[in-house]
Amino acid sequence: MARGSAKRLIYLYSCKNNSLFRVTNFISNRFLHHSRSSNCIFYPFTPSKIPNQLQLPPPQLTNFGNFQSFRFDWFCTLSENEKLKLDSTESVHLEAEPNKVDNEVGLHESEIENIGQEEERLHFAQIANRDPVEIYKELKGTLESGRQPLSDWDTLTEIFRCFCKSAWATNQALGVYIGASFFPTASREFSSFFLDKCNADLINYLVYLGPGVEVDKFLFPIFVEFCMEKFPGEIKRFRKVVESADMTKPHTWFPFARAMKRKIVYHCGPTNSGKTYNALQRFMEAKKGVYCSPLRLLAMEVFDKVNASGIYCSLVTGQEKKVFPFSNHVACTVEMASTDELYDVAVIDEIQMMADPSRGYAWTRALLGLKADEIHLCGDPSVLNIVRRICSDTGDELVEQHYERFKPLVVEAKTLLGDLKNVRSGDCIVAFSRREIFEVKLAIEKHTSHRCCVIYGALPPETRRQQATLFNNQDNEYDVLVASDAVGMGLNLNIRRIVFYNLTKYNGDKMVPVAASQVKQIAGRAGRRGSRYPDGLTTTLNQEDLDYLIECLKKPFDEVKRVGLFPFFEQVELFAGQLPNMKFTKLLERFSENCRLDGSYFLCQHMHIKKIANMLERIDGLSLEDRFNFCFAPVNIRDPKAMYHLLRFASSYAQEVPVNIAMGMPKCSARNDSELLDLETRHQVLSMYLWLSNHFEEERFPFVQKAETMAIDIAQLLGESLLNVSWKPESRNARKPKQQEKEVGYQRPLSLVKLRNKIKEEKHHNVEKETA
Ligand SMILES: Nc1ncnc2c1ncn2[C@@H]1O[C@H](COP(=O)(O)OP(=O)(O)OP(=O)(O)O)[C@@H](O)[C@H]1O
Ligand SMILES: [Mg+2]
Repeated sequence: MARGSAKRLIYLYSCKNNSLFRVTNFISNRFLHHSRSSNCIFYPFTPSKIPNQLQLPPPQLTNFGNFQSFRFDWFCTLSENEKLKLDSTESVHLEAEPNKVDNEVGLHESEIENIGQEEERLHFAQIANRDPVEIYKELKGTLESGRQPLSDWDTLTEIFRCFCKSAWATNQALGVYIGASFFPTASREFSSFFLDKCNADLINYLVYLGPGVEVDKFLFPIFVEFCMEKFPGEIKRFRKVVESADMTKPHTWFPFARAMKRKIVYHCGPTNSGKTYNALQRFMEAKKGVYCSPLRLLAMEVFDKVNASGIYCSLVTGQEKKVFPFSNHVACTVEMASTDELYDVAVIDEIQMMADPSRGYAWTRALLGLKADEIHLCGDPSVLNIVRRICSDTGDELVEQHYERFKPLVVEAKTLLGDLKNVRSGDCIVAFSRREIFEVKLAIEKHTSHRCCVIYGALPPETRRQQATLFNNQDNEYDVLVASDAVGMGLNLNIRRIVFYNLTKYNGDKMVPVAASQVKQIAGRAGRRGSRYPDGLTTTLNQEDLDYLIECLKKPFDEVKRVGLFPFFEQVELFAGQLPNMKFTKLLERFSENCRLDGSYFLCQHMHIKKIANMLERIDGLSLEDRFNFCFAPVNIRDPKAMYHLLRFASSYAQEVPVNIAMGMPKCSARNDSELLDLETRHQVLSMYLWLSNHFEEERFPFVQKAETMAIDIAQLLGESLLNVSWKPESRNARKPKQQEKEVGYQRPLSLVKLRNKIKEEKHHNVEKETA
């Protein structure tokens, strides 16, 4: 190798025999120039961050012999275009010869770095290119380092202080199974070792580099050699932890489904294009079928429709099981879909929900695990590419059927001019909070002759259905619907026009614009084929929101790059085995830190689960499996009353006493908003009781029948209450208003334009403040 040319060391980590190798040859050197800035190292993988591009196609994998997982930092430095190019035209050609050390990596002429002429730089370049194993051996063999000037000493201390805190090094260390929690200890010990032993040459070089990434990259391989020798037990233990949180290759979790040759039919298209209709035709023709719905309400709708057509169909949701003895068809919520049963045809509706940050895992599980000869997916095109990828992993045949809307959706440019008096029969006003929904209902009923039905998330499906029916039927005065985004999925309503009250939504932290995909989904409720209004219209209340609506409707569907996953209990249990005595909440945290996923998947958000797990920590006597299952109970974690009841249910369960409902029935429908909120909560608690009875031993929940009756009665009371609403809505978590909220009372959230302007103004203000 030419003197002065850059030399790089490439490390691969063998997962099989737990050792580190250097790579001898690069067949394709051109990959290297992307890493010019780095000194030498590439490490295998970081458990939670394996980018897409590292999924090597199977034939190339064989080139790697023992090596199973890789991380190449330089991939991250490529631009999107370059990544694509690499993906499509090149695979990574590496050859590694275990145990044969040859650290010289030849570079292409054009990539030879001009190290410079100065003596000092050449000398330092030689040090930079030294074999870290040799350096480590040399350090080990040294009894004591020479004396260093005080100024150098300060720099060295700073260098090692930075190394111990380096996010880059912490991250890289994961690749060789030095966990983030152990890294500070390991790096501190390494610092003492190094400073005790290093010679003048090394010191000069480190001081020349100064604290920073470059020095971290020089030290890191020496640090690895040190750790391999010093902490083999810790590395082995962490490796086991990481391996037990391995969520790569989720298609292998379902060996029975993999043994089948499944045909996947993707019904791909916009809203109101007949996707679900066509999939349901196949479902009804099949000898045995399952329909997986995103919502209880939609499962109920299919259950009714299929039974009405003369085909026996059962209903299974988390809360209820209506099983007909001779039925071969079942409509269920996607979470309840059985991956044990064999079906001829399965339908997974709203497949784009695979990308949902919290619930996505349920769709992914259904797609990977359903044992059906034919699986029909209905959804927009956003997950088409990822489904193609998954099918090539699973070996299933994929057939794509593309759809167009029956009739185009027309945007009304006039808007409602900010005045709810302009609503008309068949309108559905969409607002994004319960409070706004009632404000709108009250305003419309006060200022016009229209009456309004309401649909929002906290209402039981039975009440939502009753409200939908009231709105759909023509023989009553309820001709306007006021709804939240709960109306957005799959439902067929007699809506002529969707009017967006606003296009901003509270995301739990601040007001943000509603996502374009959601706007499309909601607007798509207008003008359904077969409804009273087959020509769909959409508009906004305020003129200033119209542009955003148009922008959203025009926008093509974004391609989803990753879909959700969540571990099964068995995986969490395996992981827990590596970390005995750890509290469940902590365990979940550690799992999410250490789990390995490949590029097509993300770990679903589990705030909800963590919050329940945290609350249940104070209960003794629950097994790990019980805790895990309780965490999925359908409860509004922001409703303290509902959370209290969940805690009570879990306590009784842990004490092995029959779980009581311990909640009375209100005598009449709600007379004010707090009574309405109370009814909503009571229904939720009953729904939770029923859910628990379906997910735990039923005999521990002996009041199922009573809970069912109460739930029906409360849904009825809620329906009656909604007809009489004439009061101002309250917030569920009644609390003292914050200072700025005090005197203004309720205000309609800012329109999008106003919101944008406000953000701009604030930014401008902050800049001014900073520059002042
Ligand atoms: N071939 C058909 N014959 C009669 N009615 C149909 C036909 N195709 C669809 N429909 C009706 O058109 C309406 C919309 O169809 P469908 O629910 O299948 O749309 P979709 O594409 O699934 O929409 P979304 O994305 O909103 O779920 C439904 O009421 C459905 O019954
Ligand atoms: Mg549909």
